Amino acid sequence: MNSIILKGRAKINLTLDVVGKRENGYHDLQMIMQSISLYDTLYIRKIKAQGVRLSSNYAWLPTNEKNIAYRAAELFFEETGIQGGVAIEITKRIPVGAGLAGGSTDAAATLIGLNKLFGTKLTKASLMEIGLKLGADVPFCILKGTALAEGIGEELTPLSPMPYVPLVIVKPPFSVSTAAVYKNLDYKSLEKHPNTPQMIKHIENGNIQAIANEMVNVLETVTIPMHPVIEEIKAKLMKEGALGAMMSGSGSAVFGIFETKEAAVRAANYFKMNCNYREVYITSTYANGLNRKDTEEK
Ligand SMILES: C[C@@](CO)(OP(=O)(O)O)[C@H](O)COP(=O)(O)OP(=O)(O)OC[C@H]1O[C@@H](n2ccc(N)nc2=O)[C@H](O)[C@@H]1O
Ligand SMILES: Nc1ncnc2c1ncn2[C@@H]1O[C@H](COP(=O)(O)OP(=O)(O)O)[C@@H](O)[C@H]1O
Repeated sequence: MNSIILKGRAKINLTLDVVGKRENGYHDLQMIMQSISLYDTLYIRKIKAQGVRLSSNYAWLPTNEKNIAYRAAELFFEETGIQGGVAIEITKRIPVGAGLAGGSTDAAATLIGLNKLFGTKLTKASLMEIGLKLGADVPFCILKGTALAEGIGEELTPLSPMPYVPLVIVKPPFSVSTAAVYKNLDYKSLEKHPNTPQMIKHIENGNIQAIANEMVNVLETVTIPMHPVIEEIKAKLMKEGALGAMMSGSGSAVFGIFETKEAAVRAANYFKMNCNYREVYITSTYANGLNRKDTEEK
């Protein structure tokens, strides 16, 4: 095998709670993560030269070690002792700095892809362990599906799949730095926390309206005062028929859960035509391993 094409799926957080802070500044979390159908494509091929070459459809995206997929490939070679070379072409569709794990999922796809390309047969668990060295969200992006994430985001418990729901994602024209949001969070003063066990029950029961009602993300208390337009987008999504709307991760993207694809399309059109937002996506939840394959080997 000389090349491979992979899909790196984005994620949303159905709940996000901060329950502690560690000495190294990282926060202890309890959150429910959900893969969505929106994806970046990675085309990875072996090259004769040693090392990593990276390119993407966004001219401004770093192509050196500042790109997390580049670092993932370097780390793979380091961990396996393989002296190889690869070219990675990323077609980005996931908005950047949006709280949708766009970078983390590219890193996850790179590790999965190189494991296949070089026949290293690392288990999913070992790939997730390597992934954690790159970022707290990377292990989930390797696992995919619906999961409870604890620790700093790496202690994952798979949950029963969230039912299929259409989603509309609106990303306002600015990005948010995850590090800055956590830095400005005083988790001890949080007044409202999600009820995570209750959310798990709603997911098990497949009750979409109950899931929508139960969504809470404590990072909104930091990001929304910085960018009040996020609250406006949430309100507009609800007015346009969403069953529930919330900011994903540390922001800036907001997602709305809809009952039907038609309702999602109507709401997305409203945002595109009346609000002048250019980054509006119609997508859906993604259940891991069900009928769809995220890799194509050549
Ligand atoms: C908020 C979340 C929710 O899913 O997602 P995003 O908004 O990034 O998508 C995650 O916790 C983000 O995960 P990820 O983006 O992989 O984080 P990392 O690169 O490891 O860390 C970025 C910065 O966030 C802070 N950080 C991250 C994770 C964590 N549990 N506590 C933290 O305090 C640290 O200051 C770190 O320097
Ligand atoms: N492959 C990549 N895709 C997207 N962003 C990347 C990538 N590699 C590095 N970055 C950098 O990571 C930052 C935010 O990444 P992203 O993962 O999109 O945000 P979030 O963690 O909010 O989902 C940006 O500053 C971007 O330049």
